Amino acid sequence: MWRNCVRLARRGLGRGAVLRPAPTVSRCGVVRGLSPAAPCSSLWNSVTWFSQARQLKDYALPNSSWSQGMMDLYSRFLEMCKDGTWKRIPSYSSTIDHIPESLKLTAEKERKETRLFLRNMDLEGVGFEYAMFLNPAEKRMVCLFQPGPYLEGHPGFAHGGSTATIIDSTIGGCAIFVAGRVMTANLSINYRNPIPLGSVVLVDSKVDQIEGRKVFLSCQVRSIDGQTLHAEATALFIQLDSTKSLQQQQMSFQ
Ligand SMILES: CCCCCCCC/C=C\CCCCCCCC(=O)SCCNC(=O)CCNC(=O)[C@H](O)C(C)(C)COP(=O)(O)OP(=O)(O)OC[C@H]1O[C@@H](n2cnc3c(N)ncnc32)[C@H](O)[C@@H]1OP(=O)(O)O
Repeated sequence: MWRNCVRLARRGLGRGAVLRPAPTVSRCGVVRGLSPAAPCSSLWNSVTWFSQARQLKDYALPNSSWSQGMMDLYSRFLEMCKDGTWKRIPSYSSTIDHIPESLKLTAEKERKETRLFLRNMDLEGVGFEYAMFLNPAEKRMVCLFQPGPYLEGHPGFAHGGSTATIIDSTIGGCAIFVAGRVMTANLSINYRNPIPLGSVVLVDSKVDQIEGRKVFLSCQVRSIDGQTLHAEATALFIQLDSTKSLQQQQMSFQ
């Protein structure tokens, strides 16, 4: 099934939409109809969440805007999910949708018309095309990223703010895995080589140290052949009180 989808996807790349059997999401978030994905981790193994997930569009699945390089890298990581070392992370249009129903605060249960910044464009391929994979044992999150033409900074290259966004989200996803609700306190980026629009890069982040509520992480952004270092970053995330919403916490700051 997966091979058919890849062949269909390859044929469809650049020549309009590709008709593919719509993948379905099983109870534990395993995408059926695309590939033998990884068994789910306990973090995701909340039935409530997965039954809700069935109605959510997972944006981290291949679409006709993905280049051959993006498809190949995705297949490589999907292959590494088979023994459970890596887990594919679903990606929905709003941050709240990533939180299992059972872990949502009351204020978060009512859906609002907000969009995750990275998923704020409706057209495939023009903005952030990405898929994240988590390695729980290594406390490592990687993100396959293909910047679209609407992320331009210098002509033909990704805006530095779009690179900061994909780094913040990848590192943030990694921090969430080890510390739950977190916020970025500090993000420091060195830009080494510009990222051409339409190219594919690997954002590779890991947790370096945890001190109380402080989670220290680092990240490199490299070309898929590993030869070009585009950016490297360090970050500090602070764990939030998971029983209070951000608004409640801000009130306590005042
Ligand atoms: C399996 C996982 C799947 C995951 C889900 C799916 C994947 C991805 C899905 C969807 C993407 C989601 C992406 C999430 C990531 C996005 C994150 C953002 O963009 S966050 C927005 C930007 N950040 C802010 O707006 C924060 C604003 N700042 C604050 O709110 C506060 O300053 C806060 C909470 C950061 C800290 O405030 P306090 O009052 O709670 O804590 P205090 O006491 O001030 O600091 C605690 C300790 O940290 C140090 N600290 C704080 N800020 C520091 C800084 N900037 N530099 C150095 N140290 C700092 C302090 O010195 C203190 O250290 P001492 O305990 O005394 O040793």
